[in-house]
Amino acid sequence: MTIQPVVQVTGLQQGYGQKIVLSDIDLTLKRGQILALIGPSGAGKTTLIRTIMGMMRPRAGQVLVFNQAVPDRLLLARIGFMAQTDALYESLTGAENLTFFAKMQGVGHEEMTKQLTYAANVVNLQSALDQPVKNYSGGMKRRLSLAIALISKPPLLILDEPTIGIDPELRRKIWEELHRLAHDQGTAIILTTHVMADAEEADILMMIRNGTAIAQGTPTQLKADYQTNSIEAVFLAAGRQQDAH
Ligand SMILES: Nc1ncnc2c1ncn2[C@@H]1O[C@H](COP(=O)(O)OP(=O)(O)OP(=O)(O)O)[C@@H](O)[C@H]1O
Repeated sequence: MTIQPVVQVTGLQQGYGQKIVLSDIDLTLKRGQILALIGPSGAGKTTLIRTIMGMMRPRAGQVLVFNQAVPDRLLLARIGFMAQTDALYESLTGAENLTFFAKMQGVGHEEMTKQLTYAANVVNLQSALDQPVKNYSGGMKRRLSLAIALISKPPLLILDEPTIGIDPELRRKIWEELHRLAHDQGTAIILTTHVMADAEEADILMMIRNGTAIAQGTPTQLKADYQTNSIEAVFLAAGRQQDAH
């Protein structure tokens, strides 16, 4: 029996109005893998994530999530999503926000306390859960958004810049949890980042520049292919190759 990939993108082209933002994107994400999309601001990372979520219909090509073509509303229950801009209820407390989104994602009454404690603990927000979100700092709001994405333990996590505004110690703890989810529970994870250190943590990297994938592979493989010992150097070399074409 062949195991279907969690996400399969083939020949994707995407854009806004007349503007083409992504071309010829192919990617396969399997159960238990962490994929980092890295690239400069405006490269098209969020657009790719939005397309995989089914928020934008592919202009050309195909996007399958759990073997279903997107958009498919039923898929949303299986995806934990952290958007780049926090969509939180400011007048509700952190705990109330978590409970609301957990219910929407089908977390049952009996699991609620356990899941809420788990998600708040991953992002160190336990002591702030009773405060209204309007009193939270920007970093606390990002952390709450990440906790919301994690709360139902979905089989696919899609995280848009999850480590922005997060201090190094907490960043380490979040990465440990993402590795545990992927490697112990088989969660498939896609995240975007500008930070090369985050890229090193992923199993697979897709470097996006000017809307195309300029390099793709495991961090070790990419460093070997470009004969360098840093992901940043791979990115710069792949960018130069793109400019030369
Ligand atoms: N709603 C929109 N309408 C028109 N153009 C858009 C829209 N959203 C994004 N774009 C354009 O699409 C391109 C890719 O944007 P996108 O947000 O996907 O980049 P990104 O790699 O996620 O950037 P960042 O790292 O800054 O979040 C940019 O040129 C951007 O201006």
